[in-house]
Amino acid sequence: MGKDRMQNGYGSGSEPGSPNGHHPFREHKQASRQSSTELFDLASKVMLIGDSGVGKTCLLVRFKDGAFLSGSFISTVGIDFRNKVVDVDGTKVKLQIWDTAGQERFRSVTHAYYRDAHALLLLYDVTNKASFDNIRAWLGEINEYAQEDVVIMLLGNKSDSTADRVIRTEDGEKLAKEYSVAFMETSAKTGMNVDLAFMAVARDLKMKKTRKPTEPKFNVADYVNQEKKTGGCCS
Ligand SMILES: Nc1nc2c(ncn2[C@@H]2O[C@H](COP(=O)(O)OP(=O)(O)OP(=O)(O)O)[C@@H](O)[C@H]2O)c(=O)[nH]1
Repeated sequence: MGKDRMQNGYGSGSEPGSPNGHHPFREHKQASRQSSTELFDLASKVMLIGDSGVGKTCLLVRFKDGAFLSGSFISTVGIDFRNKVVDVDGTKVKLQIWDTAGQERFRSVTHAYYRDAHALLLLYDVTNKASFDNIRAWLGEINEYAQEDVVIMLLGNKSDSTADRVIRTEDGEKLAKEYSVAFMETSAKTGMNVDLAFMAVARDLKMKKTRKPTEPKFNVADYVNQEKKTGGCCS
């Protein structure tokens, strides 16, 4: 991961997707078929964004490896990515997940990657009010740098930390409603709703690519509302 890496983050994956204006999915798909044994039908670029320390790397590690990085916190340097292929009703969707540094000094590096993202997982920490207050600024950056139809999911992470919580679930719900984005609380520690966040993105891509004109549109916010778990327990 880019916790101690240089800012291009190319150390951990086999196919660095650069923000170069080329069609990202096609490039990555071909690269993957050459360099990996895991085949896929569709590919989606997902970015994890939010203040430093909200748990972006931990969320990715939980999803990718099923583990929790506890102990001393090492900030991500620049940007890095990991791939995971998931199955959505028989369709293999490759998620290329970019973990960005939350620290202000890396913003100009990460902005360049927003443009070809299919989905953005925007995290705050339910025990950190500043990280929640900064969500409006993050949404402003998304508005400026991402595609108009990007899927945005607001995630209130560290929901297991009940004693330290300062942001209520209702506050997150209200903000998400105001900006018409999907919302749920997650815990990289227990795993609560972590798979769901990524699977909802994969499902959204599949529906966009395969939905017939006569079928209703897939609404990612409605989907997570139906599927999400609430409270402090497990995934
Ligand atoms: N209790 C609890 N702690 C968490 C959770 N997720 C992350 N943490 C802790 O929060 C700290 C920061 O986590 P990171 O994943 O490194 O945060 P980040 O958002 O990647 O930070 P930057 O790389 O600086 O942007 C670490 O000490 C983690 O152990 C969670 O769900 N619950």
